[in-house]
Amino acid sequence: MNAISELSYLGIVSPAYEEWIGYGTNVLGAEAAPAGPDGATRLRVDDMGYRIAVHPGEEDRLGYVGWGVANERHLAEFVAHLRSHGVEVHHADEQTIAERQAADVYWFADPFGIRHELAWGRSSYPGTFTPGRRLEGKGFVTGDLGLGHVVLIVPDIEAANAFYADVLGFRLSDRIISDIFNLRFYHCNERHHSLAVAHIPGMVGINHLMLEVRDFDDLGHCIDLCGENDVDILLSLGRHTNDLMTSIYIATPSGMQVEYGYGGLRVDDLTWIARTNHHPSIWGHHRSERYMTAPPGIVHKFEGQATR
Ligand SMILES: Cc1ccc(O)c(O)c1CC[C@@H]1C(=O)CC[C@]2(C)C(=O)CC[C@@H]12
Ligand SMILES: [Fe+2]
Repeated sequence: MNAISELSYLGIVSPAYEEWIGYGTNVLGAEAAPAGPDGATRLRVDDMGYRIAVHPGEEDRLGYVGWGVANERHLAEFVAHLRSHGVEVHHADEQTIAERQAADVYWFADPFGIRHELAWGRSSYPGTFTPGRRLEGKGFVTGDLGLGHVVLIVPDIEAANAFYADVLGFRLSDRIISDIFNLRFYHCNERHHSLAVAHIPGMVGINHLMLEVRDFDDLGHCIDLCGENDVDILLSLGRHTNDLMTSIYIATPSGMQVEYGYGGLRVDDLTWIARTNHHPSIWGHHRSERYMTAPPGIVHKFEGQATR
């Protein structure tokens, strides 16, 4: 089945949109791209025109998760597939398509009201990425693996699985289940997960965006730069059980978090078998004092029932 190929971009709305320029360049090592038509801060992490947009707005809000589809034919077939499953898919207007620097964009709301976009043919400028600060490895692991991953907070993980796996076609990588956690991880390419969902009753939103650096030292530099730039490290250096990523979780100017990681696992669909882990990490990822008072991402109360 023609389906989603990558996490292509992420859009949030935040009154702190201007802070993302310094944060994005000095701490993350992203490159500031020219602002969007609404003044949105745009960040590049590779040769794509931009990957992260932070739109001005009154309150922190998850704007949209942008998924990349291989080409126009796959997009048309995938939209038809979604509609045949009763998903209300909308064609984006000209202005939105131009803003996303895409050839074409469709969008729909998931059962919890999160806006997902489907795009093909986004603009790329090979050889132009210039990191905002020293990056030993010259950048991030993207390309065919997409931007990174997002972890969404959902109020009903069964309804989430029914939609993301059975309708959107994400393949289950594995689960993490303990007395306090219930998480599912999904892939759409060789990256271990481009999407994960964490069950938090009555809540919906985004917990983090993961960016993977090419060189381990760039994760080390990020730790140093968090200290120098007063950015809270919410979870200490640690290594995940499932994707074997070594990472830290850091605060952003907008409530959501960034997981800054190195060395994530690649999966091969021909041989991959979904497992259940009972711990999130092999070692580390210890909560800092600030973790306790920090928001669990950009989250809102979810009232009512999932719409599917
Ligand atoms: C467990 C795990 C494996 C790989 C990842 O890339 C990844 O982000 C995670 C999840 C981290 C984190 C956690 O384990 C505790 C519960 C958390 C805070 C959530 O509620 C969402 C993210 C979760
Ligand atoms: Fe993650």
